[in-house]
Amino acid sequence: MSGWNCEGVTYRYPEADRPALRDLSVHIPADACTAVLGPNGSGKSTLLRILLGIHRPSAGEVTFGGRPVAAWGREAMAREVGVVPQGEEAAFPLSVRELVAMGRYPHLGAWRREGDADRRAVEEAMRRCDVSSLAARPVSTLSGGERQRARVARALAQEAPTLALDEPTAALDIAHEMAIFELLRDLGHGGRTVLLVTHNLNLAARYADHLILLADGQLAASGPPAQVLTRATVERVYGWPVEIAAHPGPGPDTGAPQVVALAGEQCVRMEHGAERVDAA
Ligand SMILES: Nc1ncnc2c1ncn2[C@@H]1O[C@H](COP(=O)(O)OP(=O)(O)OP(=O)(O)O)[C@@H](O)[C@H]1O
Repeated sequence: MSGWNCEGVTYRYPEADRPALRDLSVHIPADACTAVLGPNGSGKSTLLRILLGIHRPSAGEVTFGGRPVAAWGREAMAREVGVVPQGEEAAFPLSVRELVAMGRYPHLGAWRREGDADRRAVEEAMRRCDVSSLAARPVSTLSGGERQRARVARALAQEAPTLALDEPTAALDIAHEMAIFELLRDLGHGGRTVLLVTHNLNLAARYADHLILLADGQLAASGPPAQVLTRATVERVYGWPVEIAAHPGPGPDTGAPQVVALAGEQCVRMEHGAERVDAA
């Protein structure tokens, strides 16, 4: 499996007057954890949908595992990639266990009933996302963060070789957010391909092997965290003054770049991002 490859991809939503992605070329390596970063509206979710074949680019090529994404059937793609979309409402009432068990559908087909392997995968996914104690609760009664953990558990229960997650930790407290990032890193290092969209620059820098930073539908930078999260690049893309510190450790991520946002008065807004005004 060779991950995803995008060459010169442009995509415009039918109702939009400008493209959401413009001439974008990126590689998402297999067997690693990749985080897609960028300001609101920069095209992160659109990129995810292009990679999953939900949207077809108006120009450019997208391959997954060496084959054009358009050539993957819906079912084959669903078996290969566990997906956590950004926010979704359940169409009908489900318990947490039923929601997580939906991750097994690509294995069950139309007629096969849940077996021991399915039950084990569901229990293990619920345990790793800390929702076992919520198993019998209707999903509609969960808090935002609990629901988010149940959705990640559903993707995990699928045991797909690839995971694609759109802001999987957006509503999570610090402990659950750390646990999900550690889990995603371990899955990447354990031979899965993990792709996530996130606004958490600092956890992405610590736990992802590879970053893709988008700005206005184009690639601003990609590569290992220390190459992407430089002060000049972050200030240009986000239009806000920052310092870059090194994570103090201990742990394997000691030294990872950590973005510290400074006070806004140090930022003079310019047409193309921000310019720093340091105190004399
Ligand atoms: N269905 C749609 N129709 C028209 N324009 C859209 C549609 N969905 C997204 N867009 C536009 O495409 C651009 C990229 O949106 P996208 O959702 O990919 O951004 P994002 O980086 O994921 O943003 P966020 O961080 O806010 O979730 C934005 O300008 C957005 O307004």
